[in-house]
Amino acid sequence: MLEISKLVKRYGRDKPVLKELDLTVEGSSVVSIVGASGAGKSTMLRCINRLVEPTSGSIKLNGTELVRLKGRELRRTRRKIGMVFQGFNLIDRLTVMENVLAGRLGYVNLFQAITRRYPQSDIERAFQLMERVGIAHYANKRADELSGGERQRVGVVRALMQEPEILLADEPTASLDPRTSEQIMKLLHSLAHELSLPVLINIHNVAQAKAYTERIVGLRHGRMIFDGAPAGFGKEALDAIYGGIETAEEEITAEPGRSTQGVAHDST
Ligand SMILES: Nc1ncnc2c1ncn2[C@@H]1O[C@H](COP(=O)(O)OP(=O)(O)OP(=O)(O)O)[C@@H](O)[C@H]1O
Repeated sequence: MLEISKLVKRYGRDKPVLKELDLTVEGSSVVSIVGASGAGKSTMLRCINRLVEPTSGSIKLNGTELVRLKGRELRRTRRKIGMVFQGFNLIDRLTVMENVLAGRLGYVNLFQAITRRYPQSDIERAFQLMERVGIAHYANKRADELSGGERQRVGVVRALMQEPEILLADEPTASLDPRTSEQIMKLLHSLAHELSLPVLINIHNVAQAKAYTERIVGLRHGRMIFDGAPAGFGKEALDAIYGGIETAEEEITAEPGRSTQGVAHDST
């Protein structure tokens, strides 16, 4: 279970970007975080895995307070937090298998890491997961020979190799075409349930958030102003989150399977 309470993040002397944010995520639910550019979505995810240092507040993962962890303890806990990135963050010159096994770096010793001698059980798990997401036949291909959707599958498998207790995805579909985006969203949704894993997804596309996640959290200027099921996310929520902010309408409301059809007036 993830329990965020009164989370504040201020960069330098600027105004806080996150203002006493509270969020609890239980079980294997898939939660999308929506909000205009600058609302604080990435900052929130990065506070959870401590890529960004929270200013104050508490973040507990299955009872462990993440905010005060340092050094070795932080490294050990961080491996329980899988992260999927918009730009995939793969090492292009390495093979798919090598990229996937990088997810085990937090578990193997330095010698194993440098010589890339991973335990057989890691290699078996890597194949199982690659098969699950349909990339096992690319195991020996260089990462830069894959399409965007395939590269993101590698990113997902690498994160799962960490045996995470939570998966964070920061705009995982923003670099992909609409159809491939949907496939990745469906995949994240299925994996969450198969592996009993909570998944938090930062996403600009509200229609995809509604279609592929069970709960939507809406941020505006670092405050949560919507938290509920997709069925309750209608025009009112959309206006509250994006009202008065310049955002390309089709970017946030494109329906899955179509590119520009709006759902802004759909209150179901
Ligand atoms: N390292 C940093 N130093 C200073 N300010 C930052 C830093 N990172 C983010 N910010 C600021 O914090 C605010 C929130 O940024 P953040 O990236 O969390 O928003 P976001 O909702 O994820 O936006 P986007 O959808 O564009 O990714 C912005 O005003 C941004 O300029």
